[in-house]
Amino acid sequence: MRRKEPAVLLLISPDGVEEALDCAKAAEHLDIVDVKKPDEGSLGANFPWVIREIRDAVPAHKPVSATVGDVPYKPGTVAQAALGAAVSGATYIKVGLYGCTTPEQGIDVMRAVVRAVKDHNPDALVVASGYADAHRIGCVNPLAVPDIAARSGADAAMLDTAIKDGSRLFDHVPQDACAEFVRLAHASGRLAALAGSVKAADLGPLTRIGTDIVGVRGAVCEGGDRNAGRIQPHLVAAFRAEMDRHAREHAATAPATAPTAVVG
Ligand SMILES: O=C[C@H](O)COP(=O)(O)O
Repeated sequence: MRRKEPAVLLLISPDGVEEALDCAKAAEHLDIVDVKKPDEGSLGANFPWVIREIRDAVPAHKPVSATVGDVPYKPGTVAQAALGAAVSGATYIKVGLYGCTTPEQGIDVMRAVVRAVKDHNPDALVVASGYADAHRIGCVNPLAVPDIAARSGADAAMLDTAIKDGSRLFDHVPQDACAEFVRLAHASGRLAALAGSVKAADLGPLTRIGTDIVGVRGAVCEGGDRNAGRIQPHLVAAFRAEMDRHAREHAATAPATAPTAVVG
């Protein structure tokens, strides 16, 4: 494991090999390439061969993440899918607990995923993802996700938005609630990852509350359009520069107690 400075990691989500190549051009500005298939949902799963191609396309020292989908409450099905992502070369495995309506269901799913993934690769990081706009889709409360991650043995708790209609993370989970999410994740030794139409303007608060990983797509796509726009290397660089600026400002004013983010 090697320490990354600054502590906030930037996760970028290309929708396929072509965009992953654009991420590779901006590799020095990002930390994790996150393979997903946005037309299958917010955390839509891509094909195993796409994960493999993207793994081959980005520099070997950059971790590749893969989303397993906006999953149903079917622990066996999801565990097998998660193993597929791990076998295909992803070392961050993200699961969207879309069909889980209670924390117990989320724990069932994530325990199965953790076992399937870690049996294959003990160093892989498993990410339990809830949805900031859970109230719109009827899934588990966002603030329950850190506990689901802790009790299942997952490595990180994440929030994204389920419905990509322009509403943003903080529209659904206000900053103080996101701060509580981060606090809960850290209290059990998990990483805290936040996403959901995050814009550069959100980076100040995200840095201040101690977010370990910021996930974006729309903000680094042409025209800010996560569907019609393509990921632009210069927008990735500009976003990273803004992250670094906030990290420096925060480091200059805050006591040095923030948890250390690590990347495998
Ligand atoms: O995991 C990160 C997501 O892909 C975020 O996408 P978005 O910034 O377009 O909401």
